[in-house]
Amino acid sequence: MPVPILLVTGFLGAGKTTVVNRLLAHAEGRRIAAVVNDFGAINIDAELIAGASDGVVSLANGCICCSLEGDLLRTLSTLLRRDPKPDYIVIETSGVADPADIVRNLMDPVILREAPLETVLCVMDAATPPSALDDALHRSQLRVADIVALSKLDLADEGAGVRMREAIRAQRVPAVVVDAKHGAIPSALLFPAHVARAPAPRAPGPKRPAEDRFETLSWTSDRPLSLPRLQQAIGKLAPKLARAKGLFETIEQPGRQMVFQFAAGRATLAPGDDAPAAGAPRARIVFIAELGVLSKAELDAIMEACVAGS
Ligand SMILES: Nc1nc2c(ncn2[C@@H]2O[C@H](COP(=O)(O)OP(=O)(O)OP(=O)(O)O)[C@@H](O)[C@H]2O)c(=O)[nH]1
Repeated sequence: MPVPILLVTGFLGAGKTTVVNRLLAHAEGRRIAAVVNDFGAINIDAELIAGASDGVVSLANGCICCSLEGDLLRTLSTLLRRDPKPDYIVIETSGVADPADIVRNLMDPVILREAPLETVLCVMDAATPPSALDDALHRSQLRVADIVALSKLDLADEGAGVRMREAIRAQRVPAVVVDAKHGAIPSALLFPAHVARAPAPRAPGPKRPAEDRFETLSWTSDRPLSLPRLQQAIGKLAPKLARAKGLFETIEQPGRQMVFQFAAGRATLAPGDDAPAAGAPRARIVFIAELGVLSKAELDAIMEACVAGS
């Protein structure tokens, strides 16, 4: 039996991990393997994904649409040799990935026969300004989608969902558009019951390496962070950031791992489910910015001011 692949795409911070976590939590007995790609050197997403019934494979420090394409195919081959095989494979791309390139790679004859790409899901922040859909990366992520899931409707104003649906239609995207409140999407949409049919032909566009546009900067520390100082630091960095996420302890609550998220200009901090990983630095944060906008020296200077004793 072929193992269908669900490819989850969407811009930086759109809500992909939230969707993947939700569907893993509602696997209803299906054996699901998750492959997670973080653009940065530290794969925060793999730590934020809980409960993949068939394990989480983490691919970090590059993008599976460009520099890690071989790693993706090798990972899929390994998953397909598992006994028992997974029922489904979910691939979460990084937010800078051009899924057209991944779709092209998944057309590898062996992978196509054994693990056909069944569904491409694009997660889209409902509050994204419609004009942003003209951006080449957004367009590419939408164009290959079978389903577009509108996320963060709870944070957007009332008309956002309707506006976004119109903007998607204006891009002539043939996908089904659904609401995904806190990542919830009917699993029947994502995992069709019968997968014997051949996957629909897909037309990937021209190759556009994501790594030409964004860069990722990692910052780690062996000391906990001061929350008020972190707030100041993020205030300074925010105009330059496309995305940031991290795990760290704070001076205010030592021994407790906090999950930091910065997406679409909004920063959040929440207690993590897990204790800090043994041997890991006490603070690990990944920052993503357009190329040349933020230097490592500037980032380090701002972030070092957040740790105790500085
Ligand atoms: N309020 C609200 N927050 C959401 C929703 N979906 C996602 N978020 C939040 O948005 C932030 C980014 O979500 P992620 O799921 O990590 O986004 P992502 O697309 O995986 O991010 P990258 O992989 O870094 O591109 C997190 O703080 C989530 O908790 C939603 O429907 N409502």
